[in-house]
Amino acid sequence: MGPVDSSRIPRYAGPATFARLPRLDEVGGRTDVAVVGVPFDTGVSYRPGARFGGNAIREASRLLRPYNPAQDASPFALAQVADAGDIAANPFNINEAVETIEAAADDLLGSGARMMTLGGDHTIALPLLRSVAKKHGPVALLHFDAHLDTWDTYFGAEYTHGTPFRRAVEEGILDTSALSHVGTRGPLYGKKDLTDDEKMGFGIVTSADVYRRGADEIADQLRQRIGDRPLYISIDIDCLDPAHAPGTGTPEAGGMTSRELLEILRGLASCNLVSADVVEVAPAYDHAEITAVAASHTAYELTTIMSRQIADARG
Ligand SMILES: N=C(N)NCCCC(=O)O
Ligand SMILES: [Zn+2]
Ligand SMILES: [Zn+2]
Repeated sequence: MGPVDSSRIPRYAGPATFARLPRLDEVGGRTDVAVVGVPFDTGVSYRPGARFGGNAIREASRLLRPYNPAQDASPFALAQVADAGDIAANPFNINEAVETIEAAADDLLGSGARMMTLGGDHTIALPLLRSVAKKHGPVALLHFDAHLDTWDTYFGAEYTHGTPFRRAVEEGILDTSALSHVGTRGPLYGKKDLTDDEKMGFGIVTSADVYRRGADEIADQLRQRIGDRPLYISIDIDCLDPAHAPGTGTPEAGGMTSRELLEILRGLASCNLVSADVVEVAPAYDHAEITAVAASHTAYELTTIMSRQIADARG
């Protein structure tokens, strides 16, 4: 079952699901790719508001069309893609929220679906990775972000949007031979942030590297590092320059363009993408849906990669 036909029903009509796709209950409760929202932002260190990100992305995704020329694929015809609604994470208790997200992800992945998660702040990547690792073992991670998100604690708190990937390395749920940050930039607390990060196994492609070397060369390098390992892609929308994504909680100047991000993703189409997230969209700081549109197209490329692989595996 595919999306609503926008040549017959105006695309601005009716409640928003991602890309006007059916809800999970409308496809009998099973899907190949589940688009799921996680309206949670209790882990942020600066501007709040990413709890509204998932629905902003859904609204902006009304304009997506069914054929993706950049990947020569119709993602919603190749596989069932459905909107699985939101995970009801407790906004007053981060530990409980992390448990709830992990349990909901266990259910979706257990049903055979891959997840395309719409955040929420970056805290949510930890329970999602835990669940993915239960199914696939330690996964390769491609992390697009201005920030490292491998810091240790804030105010003594372990689960925050600046710390998910340090926790994930500590828990042994990442394949430390294939970890990369892309789009990194901006001031740090000290040089130790970088040496700690390197010890955890991460390689860094800065936003300046992307600008200097170009999207194709970067995608080639990343593809070689990832190989055929199960891959999780986590995209903090603040990997983009604030000109391309003003609607986010911790913006940093000098970021990638949305074109660069989309082109790098297209260059990874042959990777074994098991699940992905797009996080940190905070619509209160957005203008004309600039950020939400970029995020919706990002999720569309990721969904296309997953759908193509599902169709290829079926033969
Ligand atoms: N994950 C995001 N977006 N930001 C982390 C920033 C952590 C800090 O305030 O230093
Ligand atoms: Zn960030
Ligand atoms: Zn982040």
